[in-house]
Order: sequence, then structure tokens, then C-alpha cells
Amino acid sequence: MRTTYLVGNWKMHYAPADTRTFLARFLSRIGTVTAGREIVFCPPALSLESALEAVKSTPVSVGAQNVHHKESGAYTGEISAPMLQSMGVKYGIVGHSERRQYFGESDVLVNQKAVALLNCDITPIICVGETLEQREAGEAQVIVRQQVEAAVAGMDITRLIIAYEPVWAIGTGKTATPADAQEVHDVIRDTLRSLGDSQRVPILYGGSVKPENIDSLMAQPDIDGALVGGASLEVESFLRICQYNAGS
Ligand SMILES: O=C[C@H](O)COP(=O)(O)O
Repeated sequence: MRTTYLVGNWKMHYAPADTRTFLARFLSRIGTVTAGREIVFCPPALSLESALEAVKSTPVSVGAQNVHHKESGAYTGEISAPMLQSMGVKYGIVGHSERRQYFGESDVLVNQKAVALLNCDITPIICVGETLEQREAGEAQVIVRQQVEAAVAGMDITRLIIAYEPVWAIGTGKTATPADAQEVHDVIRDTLRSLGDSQRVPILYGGSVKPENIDSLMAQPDIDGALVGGASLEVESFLRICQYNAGS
């Protein structure tokens, strides 16, 4: 039985004061929904401390959206894994398509960042996913397989979380159908099989996850949670996502 993860990636939204307000409202409403479900917020680096303070003594966790692969040094503007660890951050997103697309991050760098996190006992959430052109060319599965193999090279896969985010579904309102997502999740699990106990690796889906589609996505056997952008910015919608009912 794998843990289920509901991860909110706030991207470049919510400064510390907004973070405190949001989390106070969210936590006052969350009730017992967290049983068996790990809820994680990934705010901008500037708001990590406020988020950590807000979730203290609650079952909710905090993750970073990015990390530098070196431990320290002259890297202006960057934040290292040991710094995140010292704050109490438990998760770190790496390889998000926006980092790959806008900041030129390669598969090799994604692997180095994930290693840096693991060295500090922070769980990497490694993102993979094909573009629209790649999907239309019938290359989705090959691309995702390559990204996974490169990202996890040399690692203990049982310490990782993988997130499948088709680039064409991110922030577009277009969601992969549950069956399409399941098909790629199955490919990811198959790719991991030769590297260790792949049944233990949580594989999340991301890309226009909303209250309206979470139940059908979570009903798929290899979808172990969601990485949520836009819908995690509103208390009500993210609460509903966390309260998903995979049986419906
Ligand atoms: O990290 C989250 C994903 O990029 C999904 O974003 P979205 O839910 O706004 O489509």
C-alpha cells in the first residue's frame, strides 16, 4: 500500500503574509482528511519559513519548489539542500517542466538536484512529462521513459516520488484522461522495475487537476496522488482535492 500525496505547487504566488493567511484558513478546515494522505505545500522560497511555522504540530508538510545541486558556494540567488534541511523542509520538487523550459534544466541537472536533496534526507518529487508535439508524434512514452531513467540514475528509487505532468496539460485546463494518465504511469512503473522495488514508488499526476477530475484520476491503480498548481491556490478547491473519493 503506497502513501497518497496531495501536493500544492504554488509556483510564484503568495508572499509570507498571504501564506500565513491561506494556511490558517486551510488548516482550520482540514479536519481528519489527512488520515493516510500526505498533504504538502510548496510555496516560493521566500515563504517557506512562514509555511513551516504555520504547519508546525499539524500533519501537513512543506516542500521546496527548487534547489541548487551544490551544497554551498558563489551561486547568487540560489538555495542549497542543506539550507532547506536546516529549516525542516521535507520535500523538494525537481525537474518541473517550467524549470526545464524557462531555465534550461537538463536531465543531468535534474538528477544532480535530486541527489543533493537525498543527501539531506529531503524527498525529491521528480517531474517528467512530454510536450504536445512529442505526444502528437507518438513519442510520449519514449520521452517519459528517457526522462525517468536519466533522473533516477544511481539512486535508491524507494526514496523518491515521481510526478507525471504532461506539459500540454499544465495550466491549460486540458487534463489527460484518467486512462491516458494511467497508461503513462504504468510505463513509469515499468521503467523503474529494473531499478528496484517499483511498487513502493508513489507516482503523482499533475496538469489541470481540479475538484471535478480528482476522483476519477485517483481511481486509477497507478495514480498515487496529485501535484496541483492553480487549484492549490484556493482553499476550497484544494480542500476538495485533498478530500477526493477514489471510490466514486
Ligand atoms: O506543479 C504543478 C503543475 O505544473 C500543474 O499546474 P496546474 O495544476 O496549474 O495545471
